[in-house]
Amino acid sequence: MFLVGLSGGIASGKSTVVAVLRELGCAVIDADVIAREVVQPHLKAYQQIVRHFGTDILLESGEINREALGSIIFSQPEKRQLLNAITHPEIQKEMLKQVLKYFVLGYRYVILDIPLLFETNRLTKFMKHTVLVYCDPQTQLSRLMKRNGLCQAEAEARIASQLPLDEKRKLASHVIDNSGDRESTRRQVLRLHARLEDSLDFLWARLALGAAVAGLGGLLYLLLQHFIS
Ligand SMILES: CC(C)(COP(=O)(O)OP(=O)(O)OC[C@H]1O[C@@H](n2cnc3c(N)ncnc32)[C@H](O)[C@@H]1O)[C@@H](O)C(=O)NCCC(=O)NCCS
Ligand SMILES: Nc1ncnc2c1ncn2[C@@H]1O[C@H](COP(=O)(O)OP(=O)(O)OP(=O)(O)O)[C@@H](O)[C@H]1O
Repeated sequence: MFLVGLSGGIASGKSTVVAVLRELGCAVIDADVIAREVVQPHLKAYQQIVRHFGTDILLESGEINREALGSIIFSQPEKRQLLNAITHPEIQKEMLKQVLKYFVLGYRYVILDIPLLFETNRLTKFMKHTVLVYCDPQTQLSRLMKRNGLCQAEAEARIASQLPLDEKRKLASHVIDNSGDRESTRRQVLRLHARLEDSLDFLWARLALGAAVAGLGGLLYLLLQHFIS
């Protein structure tokens, strides 16, 4: 089995690309979804967040007010680091569990959608391929402002909290440009999918080669025995 790391910038189109990959039957693990699960009330990360950020970031239901926490961490780098230090170990543990699940289910590869893949670059070494969902800066800004109802300054602060997409694209082994319309993106995803399907899984290839060599050796031995006796 091999891992494919998929990343991008905030609102660059990761979910849009992932939706097509899922439609094609791919196994995808979404770090943003897991990030929501690990901060459910009474879990370890939740308690640590409340201890460090106070009860002002809670909704009446007791759940985390994501909008309030977002306004804090996207404008204060040290608070962002603190939240990352609390949540990332929990997110990574859960991702590993899900990778194992897909391995047991027999998937040949799993796609990990990790927004901060290139920022926390120690994760990239586990990936056979890395895919960047790119879009040009102006498109990213306007899509983010529209989707989240943010003013320009707020949206720029969120974008600035991540490595620029132009830097990330140099680090990725495959780039999907989502600056155009959805149909253009879909065509690029279909090409990526074909490439992944063709991609050789070196572990299985080595095992198959080993089995073939052992089989041939055995056959040669039997033939030699037959002709000698
Ligand atoms: C700050 C929070 C509460 C805002 O929640 P909200 O529902 O508004 O946004 P959501 O979780 O859907 O994230 C949207 C996007 O914001 C960006 N983003 C989220 N967290 C971070 C971060 N710590 N640093 C930089 N960018 C981030 C990512 O591009 C992500 O795809 C939430 O994002 C969070 O808990 N972040 C910390 C965990 C984390 O790093 N998540 C990213 C995936 S590992
Ligand atoms: N090709 C496109 N054309 C027009 N709108 C698009 C296109 N791709 C994505 N969008 C819109 O842009 C916004 C961001 O896209 P999407 O949610 O896929 O990004 P994302 O990278 O998953 O975002 P985040 O990391 O912030 O959760 C959404 O409102 C989506 O509908």
